[in-house]
Amino acid sequence: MTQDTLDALRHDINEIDSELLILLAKRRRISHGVLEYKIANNKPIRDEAREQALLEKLIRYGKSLGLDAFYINSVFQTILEDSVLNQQAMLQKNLNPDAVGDTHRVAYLGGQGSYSQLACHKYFSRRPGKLVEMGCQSFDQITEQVEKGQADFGILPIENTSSGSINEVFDLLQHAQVSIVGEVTHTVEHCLLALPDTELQAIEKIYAHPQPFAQCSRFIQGLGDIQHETCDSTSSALKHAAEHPNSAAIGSAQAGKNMGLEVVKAGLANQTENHSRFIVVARKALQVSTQIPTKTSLIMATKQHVGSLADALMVFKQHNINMVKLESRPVPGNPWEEVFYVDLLANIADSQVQVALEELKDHTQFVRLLGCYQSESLQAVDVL
Ligand SMILES: O=C(O)C(=O)C[C@]1(C(=O)O)C=C[C@@H](O)C=C1
Repeated sequence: MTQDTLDALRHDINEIDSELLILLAKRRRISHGVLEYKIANNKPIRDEAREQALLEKLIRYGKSLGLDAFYINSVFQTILEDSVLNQQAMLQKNLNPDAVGDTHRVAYLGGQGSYSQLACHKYFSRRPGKLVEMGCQSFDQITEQVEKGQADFGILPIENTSSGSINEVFDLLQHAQVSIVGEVTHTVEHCLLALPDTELQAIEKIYAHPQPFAQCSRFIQGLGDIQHETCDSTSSALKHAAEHPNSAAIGSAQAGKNMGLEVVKAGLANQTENHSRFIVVARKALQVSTQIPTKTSLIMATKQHVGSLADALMVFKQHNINMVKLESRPVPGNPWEEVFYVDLLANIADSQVQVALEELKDHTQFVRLLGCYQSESLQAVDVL
């Protein structure tokens, strides 16, 4: 095959890809029309039966064209997720016209290339407006910027599928005067990044934020006695690696590229599926439509007697409320006292949930609502 033939084939592929994009944009516009119907008729945004029927039909048709089911499923699950999350974000904007302005000033940890920056881009890509990014040095600084009104939103990592809960953030939420208004999950692909042509054997020191160190602990242990230095953020780790030959940082491949670093080794995380969940905080709580999946997060301190936690949790069961997270943390300054963080699949606009929260007061020393927000952890329909 000649270079000319290759160029012609690539030209054809480019044309098809452009047509696909035009069709995807058209599909999105049409789904906005469906949203108008759902708003007017108070219908839930997600229609899993429709998704199931759609996917089954597409898989049948795709197979007749020689495409395999796995491929069709993965492409259309992505399209459907985008459609649902976009409709939900538009609905939320309609419901809170004053809270979501045209400019979003967002405080997050680190700078260029930090995982928090990637999560910020992902979350706000569905929320049109000018993004003003405010990289911060610490989690405290993020909530402080929001509390003072210098940032409209803050992004905080809360849990990771490899390293678990991020305790520092849970502790911060005990006192910060902010409300959780959203969540976003982001797939984190940790790579070992170093200056071009650095061999793994030549690396003497690794820089990383404590979280990537924890999430890649098995890989790090396997390296023997290489030096480690923890940094405030992934962006500062990348900077160190760029300034010091024979050193490396843990970060995403894209972030490394932006700093002139190359991937020495990819896929470092202990778990192959390494996802982080971030919460989005603001000064004021948002109203959440009852047409979308919603989470409510709260902190509570139970009474100091036998069975008090069980009694408190029974309240959720009795009101048919699904609890999806329970985390205990010590109270700073009060040894052996615990507070519990609870995530519920619930909307506080629902009267049943309000009754449950009132009843909860009988079984607790205090309950503090941290926020009620659109849940972005969508469960894909199962067709394969
Ligand atoms: O058909 C609908 O109800 C839509 O909102 C459109 C659509 C889609 O994009 O195809 C999106 C969300 C629903 O869960 C199902 C399908």
